[in-house]
Amino acid sequence: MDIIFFLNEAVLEGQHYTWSSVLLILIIVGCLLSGIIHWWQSANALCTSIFITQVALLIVFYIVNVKEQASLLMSGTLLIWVLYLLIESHKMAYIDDLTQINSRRALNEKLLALPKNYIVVMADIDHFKKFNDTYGHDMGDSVLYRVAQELAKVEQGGKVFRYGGEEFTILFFNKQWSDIEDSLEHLRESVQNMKVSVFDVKKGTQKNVQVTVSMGACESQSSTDSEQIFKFADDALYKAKRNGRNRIELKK
Ligand SMILES: Nc1nc2c(ncn2[C@@H]2O[C@H](COP(=O)(O)OP(=O)(O)OP(=O)(O)O)[C@@H](O)[C@H]2O)c(=O)[nH]1
Repeated sequence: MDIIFFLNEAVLEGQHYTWSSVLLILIIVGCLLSGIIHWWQSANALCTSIFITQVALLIVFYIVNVKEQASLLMSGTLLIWVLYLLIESHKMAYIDDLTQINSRRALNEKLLALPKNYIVVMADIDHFKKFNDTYGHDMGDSVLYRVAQELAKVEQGGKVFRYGGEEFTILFFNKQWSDIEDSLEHLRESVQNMKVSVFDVKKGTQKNVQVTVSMGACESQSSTDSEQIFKFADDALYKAKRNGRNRIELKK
């Protein structure tokens, strides 16, 4: 039995999916093709063309009367499509489409099983309305993606979710404020240091602009009610905004 791998990697610049791969595995028994397994990172035109190729092969097998091969290929294809639909529906529910980080639904599920000690951090991009108004909604989307990806690098076991709009939630389990304070500062700085290049309409050239986030945090000791903890973290976030933005406040 021979197994042949084809790896096709394409970079989709300017899109939220930074890369897309397709792996084709042709399983050849003797000199007969007995199955095709394919895997992809994100559904796109390439996947469609692979599916069409499979269907075409299926038809060819029937025409040349290699029924055994055709039925094997058909079962393989059906199995792959069922798996694909399962993976995609899971992704649609739990991964935010724009930012590719955990969705609000994923956050809601995490909140159903909170440990005794946890910390909620709410993070919000500063002056984002002005950014959208100045550089356009598409550029705003791209900044949202980049900020989310930067926040997702959080250390100390933090988990990042898109809460909604330009707001994110970071959850830390079984940590004290003193354990995570430095990591959050580091995260805030890394967003501030991101190189964001925008088009200056007046000058007709590219220029770099700074994007910052404000954060508000609350430890679980402040209340037995998780909704209240979120409210306190939100209050701390608005304190950070009032105190000049690009800073972190902890609910005392
Ligand atoms: N591009 C883009 N913009 C979004 C998205 N979701 C929310 N926004 C925008 O985010 C902006 C939020 O604006 P505000 O709530 O006024 O806050 P802000 O301008 O960031 O000001 P501060 O929070 O006070 O610093 C609004 O203009 C929304 O349209 C999105 O998915 N994409």
